[in-house]
Amino acid sequence: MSVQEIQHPLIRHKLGLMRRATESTKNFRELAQEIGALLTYEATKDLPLESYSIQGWCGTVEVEKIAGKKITVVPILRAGIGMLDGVLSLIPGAKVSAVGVVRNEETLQAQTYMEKLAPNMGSRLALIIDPMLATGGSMVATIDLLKKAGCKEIRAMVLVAAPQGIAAVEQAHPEVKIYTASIDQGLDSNGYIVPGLGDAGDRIFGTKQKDS
Ligand SMILES: O=P(O)(O)OC[C@H]1O[C@H](OP(=O)(O)OP(=O)(O)O)[C@H](O)[C@@H]1O
Ligand SMILES: O=c1cc[nH]c(=O)[nH]1
Ligand SMILES: [Mg+2]
Repeated sequence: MSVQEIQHPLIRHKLGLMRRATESTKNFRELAQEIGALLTYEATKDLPLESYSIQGWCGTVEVEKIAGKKITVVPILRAGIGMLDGVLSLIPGAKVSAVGVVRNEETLQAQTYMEKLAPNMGSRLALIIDPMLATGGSMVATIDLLKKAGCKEIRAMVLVAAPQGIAAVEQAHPEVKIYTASIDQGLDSNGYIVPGLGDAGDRIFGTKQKDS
């Protein structure tokens, strides 16, 4: 596996804003989409191209298009939806394969509760999106599910990754490339990434309970 921590100044700046505990839901949401788009730019840098000819304004011109596999974007519900529009702003024609996985906050075990995949998964490059890679349980469960559906090429984009989550993916699925805005220090005793972002789903959807 390879993991790439993207050093682009725009990503570093936007992630810094997201880490502020008082950042509004509106801003947090917008920043997640924006970093989602910037990570997409990096994660698609090596896609193969093929040439073809068109009639331009002054005659025939050779242009290029992305060759090979079609892309399906795979948001891990619910928090992955928070990056989806950003990703689709750069790959507007991509099919979306939604996978519902929730982490049991007591046991930290991932539970899959829904899947609605695009057809012909075996002929697609799957781009998984989720803001948080913590223990890695949710990501590993999603990759397991995609492979069962026939997927052979899988990449993952996460806003923040813990070393434990990276190691878990590497052990279970060593060929999957991970693109992240930050490799953070680790996990706290509740399995939350430190310094992390807190509960990304709650911050994106505005569902954080005031007394928790
Ligand atoms: O690496 P892990 O230890 O599995 O933790 C990471 C997962 O936890 C969060 O989702 P959560 O289960 O809170 O669901 P939500 O998106 O519905 O909030 C996050 O969005 C990841 O999917
Ligand atoms: O830090 C974490 C870990 C799991 N899920 C989150 O939303 N944040
Ligand atoms: Mg959550």
